[in-house]
Amino acid sequence: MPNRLEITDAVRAYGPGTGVLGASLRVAPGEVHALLGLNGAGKTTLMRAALGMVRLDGGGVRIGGVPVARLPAPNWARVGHLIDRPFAYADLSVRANLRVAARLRGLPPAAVAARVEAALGSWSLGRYGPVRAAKLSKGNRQRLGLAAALIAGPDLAVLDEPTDGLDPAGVIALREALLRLAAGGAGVLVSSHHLDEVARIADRISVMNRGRIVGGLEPGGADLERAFFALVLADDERRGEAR
Ligand SMILES: Nc1ncnc2c1ncn2[C@@H]1O[C@H](COP(=O)(O)OP(=O)(O)OP(=O)(O)O)[C@@H](O)[C@H]1O
Repeated sequence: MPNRLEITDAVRAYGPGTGVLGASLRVAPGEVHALLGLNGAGKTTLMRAALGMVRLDGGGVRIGGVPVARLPAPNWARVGHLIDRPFAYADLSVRANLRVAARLRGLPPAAVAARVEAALGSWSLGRYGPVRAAKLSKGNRQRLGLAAALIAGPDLAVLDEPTDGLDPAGVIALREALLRLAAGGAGVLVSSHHLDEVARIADRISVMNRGRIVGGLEPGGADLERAFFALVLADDERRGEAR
């Protein structure tokens, strides 16, 4: 089976030392791959590139083996993503937003109601079902965005800082959702600027610094923080010397 996502030598430069400057990574079926980096490392730009949202200056992206520029619509329906702010129709209720998300992702009409109720349950949004999205707290908006992105059980999920704004219960709901997805064969790429819960459940952790993947961390390894900063610092020193 092809990789769920394959990024090869991606370049999207926004200036000297800024943007994505040659990054490669793969997400295999059944794998949770965490992308860690400090603010400005290039994680969001790389994830946008993975989703065809920014044009690359060099390199390429394949989703399920197909170049992203040629990915047909039904394959896009099998990709769930949350980049930047969670998307929701402000004037629709939480339940209606989830219905729309399910239909947009190609779920058959007969399956929608049950899937929406299941999502409301797993993200503890049941009591907010009739509430307009505009009225939600930041954390619940994030839950809604995640529930919508993942409602159809995508083959590939690309989530940028998904723990942002989540309380501990939300983080646990996210962990369960990601593990469930991966257990079903999906690939998950998830970014974070700190070593949160998501990095701890990852099968693979890549560290990004100043536009490049500079190494990996042992998932579940002791003292991830120390190992992370050691990689970043070593890269900074190497590049400092190269200047
Ligand atoms: N459209 C753009 N135009 C110019 N510069 C940009 C643009 N998008 C991103 N950048 C710059 O590229 C660098 C990488 O940004 P990016 O958002 O990809 O990093 P990040 O690792 O996601 O950081 P954060 O954790 O802060 O979101 C930053 O210096 C940012 O200012």
